[in-house]
Amino acid sequence: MGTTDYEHRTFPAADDAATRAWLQAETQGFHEPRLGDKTVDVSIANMVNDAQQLTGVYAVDRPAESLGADYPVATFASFERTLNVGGPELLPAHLISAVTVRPTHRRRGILRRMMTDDLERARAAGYAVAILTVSEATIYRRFGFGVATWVHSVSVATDQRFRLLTEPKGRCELVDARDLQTLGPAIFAGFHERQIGSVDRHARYWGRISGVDGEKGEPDATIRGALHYDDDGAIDGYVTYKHSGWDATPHRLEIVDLVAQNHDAYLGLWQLLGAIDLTEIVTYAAAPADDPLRWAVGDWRLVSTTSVDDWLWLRVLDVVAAFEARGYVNDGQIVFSVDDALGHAEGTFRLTVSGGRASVERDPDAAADVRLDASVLGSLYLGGADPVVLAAAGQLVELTPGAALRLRVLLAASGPVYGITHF
Ligand SMILES: CC(=O)SCCNC(=O)CCNC(=O)[C@H](O)C(C)(C)COP(=O)(O)OP(=O)(O)OC[C@H]1O[C@@H](n2cnc3c(N)ncnc32)[C@H](O)[C@@H]1OP(=O)(O)O
Repeated sequence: MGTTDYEHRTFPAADDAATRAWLQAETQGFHEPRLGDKTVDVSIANMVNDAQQLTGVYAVDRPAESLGADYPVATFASFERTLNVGGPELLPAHLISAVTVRPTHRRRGILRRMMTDDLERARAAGYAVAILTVSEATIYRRFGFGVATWVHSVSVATDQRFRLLTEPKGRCELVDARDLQTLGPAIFAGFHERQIGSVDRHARYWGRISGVDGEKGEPDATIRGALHYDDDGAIDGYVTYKHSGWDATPHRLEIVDLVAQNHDAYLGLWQLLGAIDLTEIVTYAAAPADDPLRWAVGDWRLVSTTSVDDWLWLRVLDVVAAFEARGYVNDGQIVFSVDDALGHAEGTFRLTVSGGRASVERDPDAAADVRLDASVLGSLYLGGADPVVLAAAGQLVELTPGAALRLRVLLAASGPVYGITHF
């Protein structure tokens, strides 16, 4: 069966039969249990809230016994959220999610067709970048996506050795975690507007992190919550967490979500977690790579990194718009040449930065200082990945000596590049 035996349909998420069937197919693609009616209702309300555009791919010829004609063999969703690129404005980004292809139809080019069509629509709609978070790190590079932010999974020993060297300002208080469904978005907004690499969250987050709509579609009563208040009594952070149960030793807490608008809130919430009795370890799967906690505790060895995980993958669709939107801390000029199999970022570009703002022009006749693939450009865009390291990895070719170092200076971000939104 070739790709011509499929019908590709793109439609807005709605409370209708097509969206219900699409959702069940997507759920199956990620090996999750078939959804009950209530969970489907909640999921569809969230997808409608996000204004998600869904693509379903339908087999034209199929055996009578196979899943129904309205049940797609492949799913793909896209929607808009802002990305903090360190510039004066949050950048509207094209988010891609829910990519699945049924095992009996895989490796026939269905993903390639869905992705290339979607990126063309996104470019035509004026998006400067497309972003996604991935199940496997082997799939999306070929489509021009590169790892742009990453996180550490940490295990923090919170036994009697745990103490902070400096007392953070403010205070913490336990709350009913379910209240975070309504309190969370405003606290997150304060984080999002300050944090380079942050992606605004989609609707599903608030039910999940508060336990109102748990991972399995039922309320998750194990989730607990706490708020951090600044010295003026304003809420500037929260954490939700759960206990691993008495059978797992050593006893541990797992952070479900931690959002801090400033360093005092971050360390204050950790101070609270470290003070919870009857637990010896706190785990967090989305800690910043440059974690201030490691420096804040009296014993460096309390914080163990168990893995370093790619988080946001970014694809530049419009080089001029993307690089003029981001922030800069150093002035300078460089010419870079991009190879892009899909064409969107292909070309030679002159980047000139003055006073924190950039102008970018396409200049086919200019002699490039560096040459790189579109996926590498995606990794460099936010300023998280280091051009010098990428040159050492053979992923960026220096055409003038020292150009990678010049690019590092020019693309340096004003702070750590990090995000805590998965989609
Ligand atoms: C943003 C997200 O939603 S991430 C979630 C991704 N989805 C999943 O992990 C669910 C399980 N996997 C799947 O549903 C499918 O296997 C998919 C979506 C990953 C791939 O779909 P397919 O239709 O088989 O991909 P398609 O045939 O278009 O392959 C395109 C290219 O990607 C390659 N490819 C596809 N899947 C993988 C993979 N898992 N690892 C490495 N390469 C892959 C193909 O070999 C092909 O390579 P080529 O460009 O050299 O020809």
